[in-house]
Amino acid sequence: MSRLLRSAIFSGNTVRSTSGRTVASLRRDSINCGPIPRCCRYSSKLSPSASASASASASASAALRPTPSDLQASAAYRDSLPVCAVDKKRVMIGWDTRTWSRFHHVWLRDHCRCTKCFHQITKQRLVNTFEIPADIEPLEVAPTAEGLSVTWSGTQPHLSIYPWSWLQSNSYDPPLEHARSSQEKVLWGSKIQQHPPAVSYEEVMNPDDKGLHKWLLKIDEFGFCFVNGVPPTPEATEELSMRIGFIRETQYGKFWDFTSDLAKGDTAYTTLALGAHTDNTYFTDPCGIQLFHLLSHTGGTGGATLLVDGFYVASILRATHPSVYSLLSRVPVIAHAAGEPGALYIPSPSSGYPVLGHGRVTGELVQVRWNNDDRSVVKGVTGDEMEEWYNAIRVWHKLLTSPDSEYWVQLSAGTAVAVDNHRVLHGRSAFDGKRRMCGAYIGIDEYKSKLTVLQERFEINLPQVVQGRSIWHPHI
Ligand SMILES: C[N+](C)(C)CCCC[C@H](N)C(=O)O
Ligand SMILES: O=C(O)CCC(=O)C(=O)O
Repeated sequence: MSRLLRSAIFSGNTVRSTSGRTVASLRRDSINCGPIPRCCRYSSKLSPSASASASASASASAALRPTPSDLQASAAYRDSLPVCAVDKKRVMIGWDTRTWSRFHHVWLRDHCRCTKCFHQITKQRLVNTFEIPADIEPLEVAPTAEGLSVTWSGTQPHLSIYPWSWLQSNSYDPPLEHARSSQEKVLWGSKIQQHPPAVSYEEVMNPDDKGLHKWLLKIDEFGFCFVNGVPPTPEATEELSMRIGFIRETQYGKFWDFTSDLAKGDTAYTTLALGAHTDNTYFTDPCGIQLFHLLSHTGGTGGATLLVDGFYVASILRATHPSVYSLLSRVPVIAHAAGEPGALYIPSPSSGYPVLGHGRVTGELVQVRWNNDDRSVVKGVTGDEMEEWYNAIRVWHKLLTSPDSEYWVQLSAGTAVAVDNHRVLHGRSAFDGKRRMCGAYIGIDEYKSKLTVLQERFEINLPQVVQGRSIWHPHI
């Protein structure tokens, strides 16, 4: 009968306690088992594949379920810690009877964050990855209140301790849903006009950064957020923009203050209507945030602002036209900015990027790139696919321009809007008269970095903080 082990050496089909006593012989796929007490409040829901293997090992291990006296006897149970088992290549951690993670010894050694292996201030690796033996094995593995304790062999035994929450959020075999899943996104259509996200200029500018945190969380959640009570000046708007991060300078300048005078070679500097688009499709790295503040509009009408949630429209496209969704996720589109004599931008690689961009690991939609005016010659499509591609962008355009998707709002001096240019498309209606708009681009990395730092400050509480940052921050 197996026992819950504080630590065990798993060799072949035998599980031995660290004192070498054989405590059980198991089939490989039924490593240890039994009702493992939860060691902390984890939301360790398995990915589908992992839960399949977990249910296989759970049913196989049902026969090995320890008796209540075994449980009482187990130190792990008393300390309500995960249980661990070890084989020649990996450490297995049992979070509960259905949830196990497996970490390779070489991976664990490479991720030691003691003062010798990891620079506590710069958060950079010091251990020489390439001097770690490929067949490295631990001398001992033990669950402790602090985390998984591993003693490595070597001229000097080396002790590494890995916090349980860090191991859970970095579990790769299987990937576990992060203990702290990222904020849910709220997808919206035209009805957002009933209650659009907004914060006040005063709270955003407060040096305690709580208002800034609130603003960026709303942008992360909705893809845009208004700021009310902004002094109607370019100076105040520039200062507001820089609360997010340094301004991204482009061929249009740094902070822009523009009107319909073709001062720059782009239709934004005309009175023409602009259909729903994302900016910078001609850049390899389109800006993350675009901030707009209408300073004045005199002697004319029109110039209303259009916002469309690209993630919302993509979700409808995926449900109603899956083959179109797939085509727009696969076919690269080239774009250019060629209106300024001293500049001609196309992305790198020059084949461009698909309209719908997805995360390489999660496969989730992470970026919409669409500007039909800036689109260059269609090249990434075969002759057989060309008609299908035009049909695809017609379907996409129809959904983008549907009354259900479009949120029209007339901006006015005093109200700025920050837009996530990787998710929300913007545009405007044609206008006449004198219209003055100002704003700025902020890079996606600067925006995400600021949000991460604010979440680090206001939302998470991690161990071993050195100079304001935990060496176990989930992003490093
Ligand atoms: C924002 N500002 C007025 C400076 C320039 C606008 C450039 C718009 C360009 N067609 C694009 O889609 O990126
Ligand atoms: O003038 C406007 O309201 C928006 C212009 C625009 O779409 C842009 O600058 O990207």
